[in-house]
Amino acid sequence: MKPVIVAIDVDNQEQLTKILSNLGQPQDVFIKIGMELLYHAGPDLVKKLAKQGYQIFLDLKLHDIPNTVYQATKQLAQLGITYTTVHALGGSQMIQAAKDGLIAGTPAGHTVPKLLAVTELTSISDEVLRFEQNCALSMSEQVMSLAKTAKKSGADGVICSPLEVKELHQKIGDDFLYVTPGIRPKGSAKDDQSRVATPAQASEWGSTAIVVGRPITLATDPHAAYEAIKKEFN
Ligand SMILES: O=c1ccn([C@@H]2O[C@H](COP(=O)(O)O)[C@@H](O)[C@H]2O)c(=O)[nH]1
Repeated sequence: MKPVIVAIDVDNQEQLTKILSNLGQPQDVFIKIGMELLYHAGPDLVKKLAKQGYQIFLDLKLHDIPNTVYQATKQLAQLGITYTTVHALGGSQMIQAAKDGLIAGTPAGHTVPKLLAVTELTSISDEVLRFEQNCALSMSEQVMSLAKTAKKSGADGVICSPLEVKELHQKIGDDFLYVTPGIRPKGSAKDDQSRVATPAQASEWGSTAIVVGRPITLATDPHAAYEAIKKEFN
């Protein structure tokens, strides 16, 4: 079963508990914790959820000088997480430092968390890429370029839109993780996302895992929404 990673973008324990109660047994559930919840509750909550059996994608999108990122990922590696993120725009040395920090910080006998490099955020449109980031490449060229840098620098995969995954598989290979947010079931609101696709499209184009937040957490029936998205993706 390919993972549907649920983004728990909340800032309090009560909402967290309520969402988790809709998802199932911890061992069967993959959640994404981002800045909002981490800054509210701290790393002990991450450790606690990992101990309960949840697989955790800790999405902090680090982007700093290599030494700072190394020291940060060395700490993150001690939390029992499965995935974490850096921005690929931080460059090859920073990505390599992030990976080294994860390896150095992982306690003996434990699995090193996988490092995912964010290419272009799924909220970024072609227009923003061209006129605000002043990038001369098309979106697909820019994502490809960042993914190549990520792979050669030791990342285990990338974060991108499902729209880019098919070409990435062809040119970067199948031995790399393609984790895709920007998922919107047919008929649901785009919110602040730009490069979106349905769970079925993400599956068809080869996403390794999808990340889904509001279409599940804000649904009238979050359990039914989660089950429907799992079914559509698998
Ligand atoms: O490019 C990116 C990188 C990360 N995200 C994160 O995924 C979820 C998506 O939430 P939705 O409510 O399904 O839009 C969110 O936590 C983002 O921080 C992303 O959307 N795009």
